[in-house]
Amino acid sequence: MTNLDATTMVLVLALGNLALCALLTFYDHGPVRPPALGAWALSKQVQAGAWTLLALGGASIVPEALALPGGYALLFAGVALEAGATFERAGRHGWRRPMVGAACLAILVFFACYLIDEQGLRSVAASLLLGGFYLAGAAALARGWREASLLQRFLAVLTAVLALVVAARGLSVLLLPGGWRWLSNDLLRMLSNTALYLLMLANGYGMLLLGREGAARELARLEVVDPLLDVPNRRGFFNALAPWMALARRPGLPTALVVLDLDDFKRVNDGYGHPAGDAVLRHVVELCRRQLRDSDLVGRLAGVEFAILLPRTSADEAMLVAERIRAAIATSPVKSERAMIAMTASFGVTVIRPEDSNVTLFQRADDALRASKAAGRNRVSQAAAASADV
Ligand SMILES: Nc1nc2c(ncn2[C@@H]2O[C@H](COP(=O)(O)OP(=O)(O)OP(=O)(O)O)[C@@H](O)[C@H]2O)c(=O)[nH]1
Repeated sequence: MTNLDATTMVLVLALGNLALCALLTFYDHGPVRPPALGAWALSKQVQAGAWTLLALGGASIVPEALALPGGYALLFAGVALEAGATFERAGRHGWRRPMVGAACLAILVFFACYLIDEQGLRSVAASLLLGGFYLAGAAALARGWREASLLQRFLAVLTAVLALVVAARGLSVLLLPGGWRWLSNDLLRMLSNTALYLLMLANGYGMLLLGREGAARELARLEVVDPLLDVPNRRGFFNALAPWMALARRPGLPTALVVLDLDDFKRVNDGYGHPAGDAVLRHVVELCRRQLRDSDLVGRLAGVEFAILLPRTSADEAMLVAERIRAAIATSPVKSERAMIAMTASFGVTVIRPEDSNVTLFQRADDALRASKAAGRNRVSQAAAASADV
């Protein structure tokens, strides 16, 4: 009965992994091509091959002497690849070498156990090694626990628990060959097979859902962040501005707004090409950041127009900050492939007034910016001061 269960389980794992591979293949060739699932999809293909070979061996279609070592070698390679893919997802890109080493070592250990003792030692090695690889995957999922979503945390815990169940079977065969009370080795074998099945399901659904979650998070981020410069875009900047607009209606230190527009930027694009223009934009943002406090905020309003929010800053202080940034831009040409690209920017400075709306605030700052442009560019102008501005 248990033998039949084990054979059926291997067949179910083979079919399950093959079905997942088919889904991934069609998913990857749909009309909207998702980002390649890469190493993880490959790990599933290798595991599907492994379980299929083991199932064919179990059904005596392929000689067992070939199916068992071949199937397990593929299986270790597949789960090592899967653990590696999970590390890759967690931002650890140096996973390849250690995982290839671990997979080779696992295959060698398994072959050694297989040669020493076909039955007992072999299943001890297989359970411990598989459990170890899945635990590594759980560790990768648990990285960045604080920022991780509930789904990711759940998957980390579930994978760890199931990996321990898989490994426990090997440990029990090794330490308690006769089982322990009601926990017989047959029961542990069944639990271990069920854990492997659940790991296939949990990892399959989990990785696809985590992928969707990541894509949704990136989409939400792109609504408020400029992808080229990684600073808030117009919407993101206005979102960040809102509480400071509200605070301006209460007595206290003012909040200043600086708008800046790069001068004659068309010349850069026309003369050096769009990529060089992009490099100049990144350089300008970096220069701004270096001149600002952590509490200040740079945003990209449109094209080559930027805004800087300076909380708790008077108009005079904001003029000094803007002047510092202007000087930094004017004296830090950007090295491109063909030349050093000199750049200047014009600035408009104002502070938020209690009666301001976004429209009146930016109108005033833009008027000051236009005055800088009209006066010959590469300069800072302050908006006409109201009596309350300090
Ligand atoms: N490389 C690059 N260029 C951009 C980007 N966004 C806008 N531009 C270019 O920036 C230039 C902006 O031109 P304008 O602001 O109208 O004028 P300007 O040439 O800067 O001249 P003034 O503002 O009058 O000093 C246009 O040529 C846009 O194509 C971008 O993301 N990358």
